Amino acid sequence: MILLLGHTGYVGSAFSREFQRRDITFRGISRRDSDYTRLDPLIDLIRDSKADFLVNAAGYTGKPNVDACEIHKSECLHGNAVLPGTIREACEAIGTPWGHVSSGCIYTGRREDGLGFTENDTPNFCFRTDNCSWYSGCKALGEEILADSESTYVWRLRIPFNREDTARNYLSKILRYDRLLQAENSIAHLDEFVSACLDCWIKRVPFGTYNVTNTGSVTTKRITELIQKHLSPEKQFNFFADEAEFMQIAAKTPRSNCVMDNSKLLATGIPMRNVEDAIVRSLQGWRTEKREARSEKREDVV
Ligand SMILES: NC(=O)C1=CN([C@@H]2O[C@H](COP(=O)(O)OP(=O)(O)OC[C@H]3O[C@@H](n4cnc5c(N)ncnc54)[C@H](OP(=O)(O)O)[C@@H]3O)[C@@H](O)[C@H]2O)C=CC1
Ligand SMILES: Cc1cn([C@H]2C[C@H](O)[C@@H](COP(=O)(O)OP(=O)(O)O[C@H]3O[C@@H](C)C(=O)[C@@H](O)[C@H]3O)O2)c(=O)[nH]c1=O
Repeated sequence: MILLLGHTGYVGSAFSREFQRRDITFRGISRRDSDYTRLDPLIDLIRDSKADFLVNAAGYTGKPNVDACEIHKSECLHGNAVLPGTIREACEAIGTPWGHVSSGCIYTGRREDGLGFTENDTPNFCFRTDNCSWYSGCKALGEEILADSESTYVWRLRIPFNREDTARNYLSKILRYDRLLQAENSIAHLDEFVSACLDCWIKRVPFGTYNVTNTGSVTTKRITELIQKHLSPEKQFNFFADEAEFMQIAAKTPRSNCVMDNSKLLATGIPMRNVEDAIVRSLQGWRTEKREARSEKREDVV
């Protein structure tokens, strides 16, 4: 049995769907049912449920985006830095292995040698480098708190997308924003991400940190070309002149745009598609809200 914290959220819902699809017994927990942010109730919850694994998909991201974390600093710090430490303490008290959804947004750019960041690279978009958003700083603190944790997976997600047209989907955002920031990023197909995370546990790959992004990187410009080719030929996109204009007009805090290396995950035998293939399949199977009821098959993954 797997305990899933934060099942009401965007990422947590994707875990729920994946557990259901694979017929895996799980229990989704919301703070409304049980306050898993407090140590003692969490210990009781893990013990009473007899869970053999726990997934933490809870955290504070800010709505509609990370700009909101600049205002809701306390919630962000609690959800992303304190909560992982509480879960660690509870899981260690019971001896329950677990996985934590982190973010690749603790890096910016590429490594000095031009390659993507690996799990061994020290974050360069965090409070220690003093150049980051409040959100990224808190996510990096969360990872520091788990750094020497045994029996823990730290799964780094980045800028999720899939074929479901929703406000949180990166492809939907690109379709809707008035103006776009030209950037290069490693990003992750949400359903592929949760499947890979679950496989880490099912296949008992070694505990540790994994960059769970699709292989390679993609620029905003390239995504707009793919949208024009596969979804919306008439669609026109406007770009900010540069990051300074983006910051002046559309953002309160800098974004992490970065390239990540997922070869540690691939070496375990868990596949991640090439990022362009994953985007194209999502666009080809694109579902707006009205069409969602039609089919539950994940045609953009298989
Ligand atoms: N969405 C994204 O773009 C990315 C998300 N992530 C990470 O994935 C995790 C989940 O994100 P996502 O699903 O998008 O977020 P959502 O806001 O959609 O869901 C998060 C859930 O976490 C629970 N929660 C627990 N503590 C807090 C808190 N202090 N503030 C707010 N919510 C809290 C809530 O569930 P309840 O109250 O029911 O218990 C909430 O529904 C986060 O850790 C985030 O950093 C990483 C990379 C990208
Ligand atoms: C606001 C805005 C953003 N962008 C760009 C900046 C960035 O490259 C990309 C995403 O920025 P947003 O502000 O939409 O989303 P943001 O909240 O920065 O998204 C992040 O959320 C947290 C939870 C994460 O962990 C990240 O992986 C990432 O998904 O879109 C535009 O092009 N135009 C805009 O008007």
